[in-house]
Amino acid sequence: MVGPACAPDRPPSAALSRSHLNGAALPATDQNRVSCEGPTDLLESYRPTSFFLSSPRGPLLADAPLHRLASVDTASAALSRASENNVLFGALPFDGSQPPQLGLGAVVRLPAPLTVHQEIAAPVPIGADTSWAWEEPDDTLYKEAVRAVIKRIGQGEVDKVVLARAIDLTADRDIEVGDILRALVTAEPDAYSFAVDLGDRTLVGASPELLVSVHNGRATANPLAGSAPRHPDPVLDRIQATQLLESAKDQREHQVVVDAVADALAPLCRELETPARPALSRTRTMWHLSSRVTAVPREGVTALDLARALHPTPAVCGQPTGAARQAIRELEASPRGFYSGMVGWTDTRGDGEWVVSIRCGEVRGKSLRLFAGAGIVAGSTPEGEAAETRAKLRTMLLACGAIEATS
Ligand SMILES: C=C(O[C@H]1C=CC=C(C(=O)O)[C@@H]1O)C(=O)O
Repeated sequence: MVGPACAPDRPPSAALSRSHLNGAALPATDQNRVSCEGPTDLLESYRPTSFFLSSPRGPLLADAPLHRLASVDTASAALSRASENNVLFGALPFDGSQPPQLGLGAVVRLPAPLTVHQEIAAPVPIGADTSWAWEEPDDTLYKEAVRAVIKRIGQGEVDKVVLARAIDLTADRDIEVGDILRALVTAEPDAYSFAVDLGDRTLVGASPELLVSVHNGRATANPLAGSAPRHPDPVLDRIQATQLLESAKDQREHQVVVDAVADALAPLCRELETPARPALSRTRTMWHLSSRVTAVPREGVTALDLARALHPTPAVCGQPTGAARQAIRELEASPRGFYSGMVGWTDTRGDGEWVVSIRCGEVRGKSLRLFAGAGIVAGSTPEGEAAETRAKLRTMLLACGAIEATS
């Protein structure tokens, strides 16, 4: 069970729909899906063993402990035998070096975006009383790896590689994942904030990137690639965005991902539509080039089927996939674990949402390992990519209070 505040399949309280759902009444059709009682919100029901994912469509919370299932096929088979209100939820790592973390059971889903109470939201970072020890990322090794990728691109071995780096932080007390989650939901209301119990550690983050969702018979993927850091000055911020939109290098980096997404969806879908050119999307720390790809899944194709066909897109791996994977194995200093995998859920109808697990970290006791990567293509520079990954790390550094918004 999720806890005293929320339980599936009973009508939601008026207090919840007014205070926590942006003042919007819950749609009548979804009223049997969730019940929350008392002056609390879904985040307050989060426990270290829970699975949580916020989304523009509404948050999902599950409290069944996740099981290490031998394979996603086992999990899919279990879902196909499950009763109607069951949902398969969890996380898949970047590669097969670790088993997936998946659970199956009843969940609480709210049918509108979560907004955190203003009075709760005000102090965004977690405990001002937590102090962090961490070393500023050393760019030297990362730049060396970027140079090695640029060389491989020049030699025609690969077109694009997403190269990641990690930094380690230590808190002076056990880290409260719920606090980081609340800070992320508050600071990144348009992102997919998540926390997944991995057994010995917890994956927590706020991804801006929807790998794929299926809803009302339509699939949507929202690949992001091509980035620029936000600027605190609004005029300079706009200039950064405009330059990104016009950058030939970033357009190339983006198009590689859109083409791969379309190719992966095509055999499983009909009526595939891709935009002619990318739009801009933003997080608190980054601008991105963004494309919304839509399609109609063929009969029997689930959100999880589509997510597996898509993963890893060149937004986290590269192109061609095999050569990019090889470069990642050889050149990255830290194993990725669940960073750049996927987090999400699929229900018995095949609906679901899977997001790319980026802008995240793994919490273990007092330790937090954060990850960020950047797509390297012809025209990339070691300095530019090092700066981009530093900027991406700020999402999590801000959320845990290790840096301040003005720094
Ligand atoms: C791999 C990451 O971002 C991806 C998503 C958006 C933009 C990206 C880029 O511009 O390189 C990356 O492909 C990350 O944040 O760790």
